Amino acid sequence: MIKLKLHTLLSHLHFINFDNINNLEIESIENDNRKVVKGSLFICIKGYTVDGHDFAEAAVQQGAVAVISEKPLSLSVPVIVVESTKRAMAVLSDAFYGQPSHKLHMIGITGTNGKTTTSHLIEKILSDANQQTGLIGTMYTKIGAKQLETKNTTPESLTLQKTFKQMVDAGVQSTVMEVSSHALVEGRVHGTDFNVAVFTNLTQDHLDYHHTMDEYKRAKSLLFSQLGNTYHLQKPKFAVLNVDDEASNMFIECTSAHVLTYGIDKEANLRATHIQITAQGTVFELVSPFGTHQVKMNLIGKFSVYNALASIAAALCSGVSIENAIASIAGIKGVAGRFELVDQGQDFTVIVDYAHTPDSLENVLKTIKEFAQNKISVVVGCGGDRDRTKRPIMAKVACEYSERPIFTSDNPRSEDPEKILKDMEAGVAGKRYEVFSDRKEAIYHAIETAESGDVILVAGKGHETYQLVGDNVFDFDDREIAKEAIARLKKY
Ligand SMILES: CC(=O)N[C@H]1[C@@H](OP(=O)(O)OP(=O)(O)OC[C@H]2O[C@@H](n3ccc(=O)[nH]c3=O)[C@H](O)[C@@H]2O)O[C@H](CO)[C@@H](O)[C@@H]1O[C@H](C)C(=O)N[C@@H](C)C(=O)N[C@H](CCC(=O)O)C(=O)O
Ligand SMILES: Nc1ncnc2c1ncn2[C@@H]1O[C@H](COP(=O)(O)OP(=O)(O)OP(=O)(O)O)[C@@H](O)[C@H]1O
Ligand SMILES: N[C@H](CCC[C@H](N)C(=O)O)C(=O)O
Ligand SMILES: [Mg+2]
Repeated sequence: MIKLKLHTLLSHLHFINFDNINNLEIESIENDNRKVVKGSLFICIKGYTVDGHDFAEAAVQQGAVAVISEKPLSLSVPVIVVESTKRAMAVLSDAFYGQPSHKLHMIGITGTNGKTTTSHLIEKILSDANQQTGLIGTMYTKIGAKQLETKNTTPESLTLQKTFKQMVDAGVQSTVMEVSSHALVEGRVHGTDFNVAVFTNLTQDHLDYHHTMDEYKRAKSLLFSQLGNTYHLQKPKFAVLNVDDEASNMFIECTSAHVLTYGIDKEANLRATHIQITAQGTVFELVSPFGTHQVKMNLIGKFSVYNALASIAAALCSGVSIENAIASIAGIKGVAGRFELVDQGQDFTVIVDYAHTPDSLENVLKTIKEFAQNKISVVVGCGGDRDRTKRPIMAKVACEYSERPIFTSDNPRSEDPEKILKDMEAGVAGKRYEVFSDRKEAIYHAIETAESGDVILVAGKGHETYQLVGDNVFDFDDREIAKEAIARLKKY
């Protein structure tokens, strides 16, 4: 239990007048009035949906002893007015929890695709090297073996700093986390002291939020510019960059950290050559300052080679030898919902994958094309209330790389599923495709009509175990539905 004099805490905010708080002590920081307890400091956040300032009074009634606000509020407790409460929340959370990220070896991963996969690869390498690890990302937060649910890929600063503190208390030494572009723009990682920042790639997604690819690139660049501008021999900072993606040029410019590059097509510090991809796995030669090593892994496809290179580079920046990193990669079976096979003994292949961007869909389909012996079917939809401009492009990719594209729904959220499907269809006029707005029907149809040697890709939801329709959260797991459909064939 932390107890801190509010005066001491607020000294971390400079040029703020807080003479009116006397000897107050605070026992927690909250930005949601529903979590406030006696002794809390309540921070009002102006959100995209509601304004936290409107809940300040309720927070005080529940026991908040002081409030941080962006405007004067007439309350019975001290109100400290700051210019940006989001910024203040990052500063105060870091201070309240004792700057926990400084006590951890912090690895942050940004990029459009591959963050979850790469974070799991790095975590495996580090835990094989006997480091106590923590992980924060799309699927969950892990503190050692304990898993906690996450709402966002990268939580806001208060939750994040609290999580780091829990990690420190649990003996975690290294934390691997996905850093979304939203998080960088929203300042969710302000104050997080990263040691290693990894970039996977930049392709189209999230234009509903960032508007242009340039803005999106600028958002990603923040992870690299925020690494700092000092050199410490004992605590060096590293930027791990994919040279085959031109965005890396900008990131090299905006970071003063040591740069370690990786790539396939261009010259790099860590370069993969002689890549052989089969349905069972991938083999390549890794050329690095440590010599040439053969890497064998169960992960499939060129995109998996990039993820492996990024992970090995991050491991090198974390004190693991190249040999040990390669051995760990060899031991990885896969990451849930990423190119995950549904194998019930059927004579066709079913793959569930989280591809929900044009680039990831294209990569996965190209990889399948390399080993498919018969037709490729793809069941794919596009999320509602998310980047609409990617819908026709994803449909086009599906038609280009598969013989049997089947369009369906993927978390329509507040949108009309039929309207989302129309947006997809706008990209494929004159092409052959089928439409089943009910995702279960779409998967059943693909499986019922499969022939021997076919490959069916069920794309977009990966590890997800729900379908979001309106405000409802329905149980839905592509892997389970596919198993059900295969069982109904009564042959297996
Ligand atoms: C657009 C966006 O980033 N929204 C995030 C934001 O929500 P918001 O601004 O709508 O919050 P709000 O509901 O208006 O609430 C404002 C304030 O009032 C407070 N409040 C609210 C209600 C109440 O009764 N009492 C109260 O005190 C809230 O605690 C909050 O402090 O703050 C929430 C809490 O931190 C986030 O969960 C939420 O992410 C939503 C769910 C979301 O979908 N975000 C996406 C766009 C996102 O961030 N995605 C990225 C990338 C994913 C990837 O591709 O990997 C991610 O990192 O997840
Ligand atoms: N390096 C890569 N380049 C391109 N596509 C990739 C790469 N790695 C994985 N993919 C594809 O992208 C999908 C999502 O991968 P992953 O979950 O690792 O990415 P992510 O960046 O965490 O995504 P999100 O931002 O949605 O959490 C995978 O299922 C696969 O189809
Ligand atoms: N992290 C991704 C998840 C997309 C997954 C897909 N199933 C969808 O709902 O669009 C996003 O926020 O865009
Ligand atoms: Mg992710």
